Amino acid sequence: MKSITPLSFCKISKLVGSLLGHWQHSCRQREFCVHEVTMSRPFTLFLREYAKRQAITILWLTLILVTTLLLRRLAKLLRFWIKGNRLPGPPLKVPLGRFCAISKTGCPSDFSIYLAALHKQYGPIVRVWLGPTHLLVSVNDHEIIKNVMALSKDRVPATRTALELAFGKESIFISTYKKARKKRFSLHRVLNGNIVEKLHSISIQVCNQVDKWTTPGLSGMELDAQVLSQHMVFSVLGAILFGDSFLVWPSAEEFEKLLFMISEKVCYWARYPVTPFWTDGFKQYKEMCLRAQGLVEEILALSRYMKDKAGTCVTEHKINQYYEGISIFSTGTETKYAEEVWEDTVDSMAVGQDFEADAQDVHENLFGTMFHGCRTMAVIMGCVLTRLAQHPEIQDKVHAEIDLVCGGRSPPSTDDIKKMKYLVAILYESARLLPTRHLLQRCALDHDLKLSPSTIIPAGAVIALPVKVMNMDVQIWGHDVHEFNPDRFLQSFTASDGKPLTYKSKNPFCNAQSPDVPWGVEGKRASLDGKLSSKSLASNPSLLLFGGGSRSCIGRTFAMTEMTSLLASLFQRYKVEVSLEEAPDRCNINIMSQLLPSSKFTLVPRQQ
Ligand code: HEM
Repeated sequence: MKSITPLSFCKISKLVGSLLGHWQHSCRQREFCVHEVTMSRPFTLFLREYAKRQAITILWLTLILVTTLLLRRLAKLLRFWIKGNRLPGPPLKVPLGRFCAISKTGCPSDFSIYLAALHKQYGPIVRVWLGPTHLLVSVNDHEIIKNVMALSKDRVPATRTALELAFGKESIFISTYKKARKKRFSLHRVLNGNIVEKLHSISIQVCNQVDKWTTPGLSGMELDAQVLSQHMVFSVLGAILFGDSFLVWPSAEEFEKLLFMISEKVCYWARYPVTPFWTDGFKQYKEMCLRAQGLVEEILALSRYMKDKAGTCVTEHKINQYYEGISIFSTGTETKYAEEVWEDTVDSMAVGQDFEADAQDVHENLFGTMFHGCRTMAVIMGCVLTRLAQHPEIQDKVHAEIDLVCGGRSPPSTDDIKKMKYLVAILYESARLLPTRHLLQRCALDHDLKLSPSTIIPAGAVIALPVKVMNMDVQIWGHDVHEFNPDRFLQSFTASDGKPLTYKSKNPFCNAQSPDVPWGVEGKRASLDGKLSSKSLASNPSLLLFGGGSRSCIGRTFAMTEMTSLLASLFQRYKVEVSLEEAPDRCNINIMSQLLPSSKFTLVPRQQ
């Protein structure tokens, strides 16, 4: 057996010592861990408890917030109901059923008839509940209407996809006043700027095109009043907004077709509370809108090119060169062109530094303006042509006025146009009988409308101004309200021997100070005085043709000048005659909607 040497003893004791040290260290470590575990459990529990309480607090706060909001909304709704119910009108359930029936027919004149009946029963202000949160207030007193137009600037913003597709989200026509204000101002400057001469010359240019239909062989050809007027107003408005190249633009025909097709469809699709994206009809409508926007870009690009490369004279040859030589439409640069054209075309629309519009906005607003302007003017012009074909005696007066004013000058000058009051009266009378809008809409979104201490229209209620009802009011227009009588817009006068003519107002709303008529009693002609103006015609508060107040039509002067110029140039050369095959039965005219039985007529050159 080996003896333990002092050296090995030393080694063993070192080893034992290190083992002991190691054991002690691991024990200390374990002790520490145990200690840590016993310390962290309440902390985690505390954290968990804390998070739970926080979540509950947040939930409570959310609940309180939502309840407060709901209560506030409910209180607002209650106030809305209380204020709404203070206004006279039928109880809630009756109009609801009635409205559903009306919206099914989709006919605005039905609703006008309904409102007219309510006004008879309840007076000049009537409220109709269209739903628990939808209140419509109709007003048919012209003094109150003036007040409403002055006080309420908004329209209920349209959120329907069908409208947005056609006009864009920010269109001037469907926005609140805050959004529309700057655009109104800019468009007003463009339309009422120095364009009267241009407008007049383009109108004459367009009227010359009608000659194509009256060349020998085609003379006496049956035309459609609506189609002819539509084409004329489309060409003039297009040339004003997009420049001369519009008149020779190869895609103009397609654009015209699309514009009027969209105008027929837009109301139909906007009636759906939930847009039926899945239907083929809606898909087609969407494609039409997109194509129309594409065409707006195309014409803007073309005008830009013509302005830069071809100077001011636009010829078909140059247009062809443009389409053949520069395929900008396939290179995707059209947007750039369009944006530049926007700057040029609508530069003057920019109000100071704060008006910034992107290309999309411009396209949509140009399309909206074309849409609204063409539709309204085409309807009125079409009616004038049809009515004059039906009333040859009135047409004779028009011819006489044109001959008298123009004195053989051909075509009529801009000064001549300003003197044609009888023609203007015809335009107003046609629009009175068949207004372009049956109802005007107003709304005060953020404040109640206090019309008198006892009459308060709550904020958010839709205020309807029933144009059709006003236009057919016997109290305002007399017992011949259903007759086509342009003289009602003019004042009759009698001349006593050698003395100046004295004027009598036929219409209680006409301003007796500014008569301006070439026709006297017994058809005697009065001398035409250049100082006289048509203000009395246009300022008749009962005729809501162009609306009024801060949302009135910006194109009023433009439209009247364009329509008078076109009609004067046309009637200087032609007579319109009722198409023999479809002679309209005058008794058949629908009393309320005044739908004309036939719009077919023939153009016969006048012998001068
Ligand atoms: C005979 C032709 C026209 C008629 C009967 C007509 C009628 C109207 C009516 C009733 C309104 C609504 C007014 C209101 O709510 O108080 C309106 C608005 C408007 N019109 Fe015309 N209009 C005609 C032509 C034009 C033309 C040619 C243009 C432009 C080129 C035009 C531009 C506008 C604009 C921009 C608005 C919207 C104003 C806004 O909402 O603030 N109108 N028009």
